[in-house]
Parts: sequence; C-alpha cells; structure tokens
Amino acid sequence: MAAKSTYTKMFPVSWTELHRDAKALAWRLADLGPFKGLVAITRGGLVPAAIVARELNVRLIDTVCCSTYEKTRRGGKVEVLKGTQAEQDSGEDWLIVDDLVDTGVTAERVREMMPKAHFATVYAKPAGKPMVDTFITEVSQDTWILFPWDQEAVMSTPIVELKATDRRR
Ligand SMILES: O=P(O)(O)OC[C@H]1O[C@H](OP(=O)(O)OP(=O)(O)O)[C@H](O)[C@@H]1O
Ligand SMILES: Nc1nc2[nH]cnc2c(=O)[nH]1
Ligand SMILES: [Mg+2]
Repeated sequence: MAAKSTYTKMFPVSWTELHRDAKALAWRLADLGPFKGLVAITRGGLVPAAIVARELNVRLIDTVCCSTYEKTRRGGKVEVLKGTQAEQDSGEDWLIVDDLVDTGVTAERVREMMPKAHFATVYAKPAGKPMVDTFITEVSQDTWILFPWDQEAVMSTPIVELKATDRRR
C-alpha cells in the first residue's frame, strides 16, 4: 500500500496546454500504431483520449471505468466499475489512455486486465513512470496536477491586501 501522498505544489494546466500536450502524445503514438482501438480510463482519460483518437483517426473507443475509494490518500484500492471488450485479446493492438499516472495503482490494475496493450498518459510522476509505456511530461511526486476541468476563474486577492494580511500574522 503506497504511503499517503502529500502535495506541496500545484501544476495548473489550461485547456490550451492540455490540448497541446495531448497532441504531443498523439505524435509519439502515431509511429507505434496502427491500433485496433483505444480504451480511455474514466474519468480523467476521457478528454485526452478524445484528442488522441482524433489525431490517430481511431474510431473504436471503449472505456474502463475506475473508482479509487480514497480521493486524497493515493495508492488506495482501485475498483473497476466496468471492464472493456479489449480484455478478450489481453489488450493486444489496443491503446490505453489516461491523463496521468501518480502512484501507479490505477495503471497496475488496468494493466492486469490488458497486459499486451500500449499504456499512454499525458503526465507522469516518478513512482508511476515504470507502469506506463509512453508519457509526455514528468512532474515531481509532490506536485498536484490541476486539470482545466477541475478549475474555475475566481477573483484573486490584490497584492496590497495579501501584504496587509501577512503583516497581521
Ligand atoms: O497512479 P494513481 O495514484 O492511481 O493516480 C492516477 C489516477 O488518478 C486520477 O484518477 P482519479 O482516481 O482521481 O479519478 P478520476 O480520473 O475519475 O478523476 C487520474 O485520472 C489517474 O487515473
Ligand atoms: N487531478 C489530479 N488527479 C490526481 N490523481 C492522482 N494524482 C493526481 C494529480 O496530480 N492531479
Ligand atoms: Mg483517473
């Protein structure tokens, strides 16, 4: 069981950056295909999978629906809510796409279902890197990647007010 991960820094990703990085992943994968189909790991893999599928002209797309019990403590148990037809051939010639690999427990669970598939993520942390075949950007283990679908625009505090708060501390 992986230890509880503590995240000390944030890595916000905009829609534009996510699109750019997912296309970069598609460039890497284009040389490895052609793939029979693509399996997106829900929910984070859905948007990157849509971009990669379009760039690779893949139209057979399935999902593996995963739920990790513990939102904060990474490395917990991964429940598979729905499997995929790709398991029939152990994932041979199938491409698995997720947004990121952190501790690797999700990738490990899905790899058990499809050991012959090519596993690709847009982002990877050191602990999960060995579990994936292709990724684009590595971030440190203590960094939380904040995806555009998890962000909203809020008013920021003026610097003078931040300084006044610091002085009162
Ligand atoms: O390597 P791990 O420690 O397993 O972390 C990586 C997984 O965590 C996130 O999914 P999450 O479980 O948060 O669910 P979601 O994709 O539905 O948001 C992410 O989309 C990966 O699937
Ligand atoms: N959004 C997001 N989900 C995660 N699940 C595991 N690690 C992460 C992360 O860094 N960002
Ligand atoms: Mg996920």
